[in-house]
Amino acid sequence: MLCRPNREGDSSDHPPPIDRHKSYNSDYILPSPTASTLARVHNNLEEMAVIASAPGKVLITGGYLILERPNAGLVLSTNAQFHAIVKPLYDELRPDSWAWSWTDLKLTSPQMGRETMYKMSLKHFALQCTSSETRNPFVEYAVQYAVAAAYATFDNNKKDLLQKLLLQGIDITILGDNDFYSYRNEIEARGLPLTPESLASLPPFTSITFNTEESNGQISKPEVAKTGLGSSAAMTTAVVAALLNYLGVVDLSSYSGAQHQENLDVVHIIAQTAHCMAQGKVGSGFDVSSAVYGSHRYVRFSPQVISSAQNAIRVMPLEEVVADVLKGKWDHERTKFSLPPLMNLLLGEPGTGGSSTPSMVGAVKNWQKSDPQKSLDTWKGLSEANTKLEAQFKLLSNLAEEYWEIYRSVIYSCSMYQSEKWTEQASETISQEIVKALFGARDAMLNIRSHMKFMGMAAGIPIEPDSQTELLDVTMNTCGVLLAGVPGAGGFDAVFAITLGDSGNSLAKTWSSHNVLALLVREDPRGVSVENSDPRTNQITSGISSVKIA
Ligand SMILES: Nc1ncnc2c1ncn2[C@@H]1O[C@H](COP(=O)(O)OP(=O)(O)OP(=O)(O)O)[C@@H](O)[C@H]1O
Ligand SMILES: C[C@@](O)(CCOP(=O)(O)O)CC(=O)O
Repeated sequence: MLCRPNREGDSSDHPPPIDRHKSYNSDYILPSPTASTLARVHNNLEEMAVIASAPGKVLITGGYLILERPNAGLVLSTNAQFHAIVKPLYDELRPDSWAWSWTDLKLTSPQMGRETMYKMSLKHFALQCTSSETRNPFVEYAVQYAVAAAYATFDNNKKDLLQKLLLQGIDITILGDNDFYSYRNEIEARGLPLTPESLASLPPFTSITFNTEESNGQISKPEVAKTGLGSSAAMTTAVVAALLNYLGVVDLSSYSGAQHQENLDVVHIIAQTAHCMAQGKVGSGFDVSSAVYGSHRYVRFSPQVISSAQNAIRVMPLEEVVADVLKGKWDHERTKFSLPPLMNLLLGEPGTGGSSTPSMVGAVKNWQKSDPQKSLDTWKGLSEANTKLEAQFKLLSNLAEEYWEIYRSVIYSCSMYQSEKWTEQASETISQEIVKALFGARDAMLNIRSHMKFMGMAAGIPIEPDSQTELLDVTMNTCGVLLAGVPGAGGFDAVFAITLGDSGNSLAKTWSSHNVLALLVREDPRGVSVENSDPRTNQITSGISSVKIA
């Protein structure tokens, strides 16, 4: 429950009213500044802003299976990012604010045309909406857990500074890159062709299209027309990272070393916990993990580490729960994984408005209960195919490293042909080995697709519905396409393709002729980071330069 009524024992039992027109003069004398951001109370609001960005993801193998340890999934992070800008709401503290136990929180989402005001208790971190009925549970939990993490980790001296910083109010702005959303309707309304160039002509952070269609089947459409890149995880991670950095719990500005890894781990734990709380379920967590760490091979954490927090929250103060979660046994695995050289990730949006993952997972779980033997066989087959695809990628990466010139030449030759002509491109042993590995990867993907499709039919949900099967078959028969599939849980989200060399442009044309929009998004292995400037001021030309496909 987020908007809890005031509890007994909270000294200011009613949150003080916000007076946005009042100028707050302060006679506070601050302790001498420390390296921490906490010491920056009273500075210019813009100078105090912390901006963090976290990437969206594409799960290329491991959908559903990844929910159970020790099954692994390959997740690629992308250059589509959520950005969170955190700064104080007021430039000075009010003289009487030391007695307050509530502060103000303003949450702005310009793309959704939403602005929400909250009061936040500084005792138990409960949030009360004071201005609007539209809620954002992901951000609400992110704020509560990040602030609780600061209280849980700071000594008393730092807690005093923290309190002062929080009493300046928190102003959070959230922005999601266009790639997270479907702009097909806008493109059609503007009479533009369904091409990446048209997408690139949209201004950054264009307003989001809401799904209006009523669902008549079991699978409901999400609130916004999205592409399936994991908006909630990227958004939660960006907010947690920006806030933890703003409050001085972590310093994400140096990008290497053990300390940076430790900081990322703290961001991960808080973002993952907040995300699960907001979703009301414990998913596999690959989306939060890739939003924090970037592309990797992921094995999930044991769900108990979160479920014990979910239980404890009823009886323990949030600060203590968060302290325990931070000390918990996080046993997820993340190992290095990236696409072999000269291979690219492309996404094609078929225009069906996305799918709701939780209801798909529920249907698969019901099927597992109702037909344990068949579902076990399917999972075994899927797991083998996933492992085989991973092995072929690894083999191709090794071949690239060992025989770079031959590898480069084979990949570029194959990139110009449909797969049926690839064997002709290999004349000697090493090239033949490379082409064999390409076919190995294709076969593994075909196997994955057939098991996923079967699972969907058996569970009564559209994991690889016929319309996507048709699209994926066309895609896999296009020049230079290594493989294609439905990412993650499947459904009607954008499909992915892995292309060779510069063949992405020809795939974008093929997709366009099938009424499928090639998105601008690409793989970018980087995870969460802090930025130097507001993304609205530095993205004017980025859409244009990213039109180049391959
Ligand atoms: N720019 C934005 N500002 C604020 N909230 C946003 C913004 N974009 C999306 N949201 C909110 O983020 C949430 C996304 O959650 P949802 O469950 O739909 O996505 P998801 O599970 O992460 O999906 P997917 O993996 O398919 O992208 C929704 O509540 C949506 O309203
Ligand atoms: C079905 C599942 O394995 C993957 C969901 O992936 P996506 O949100 O559709 O990208 C669920 C999960 O891993 O939490």
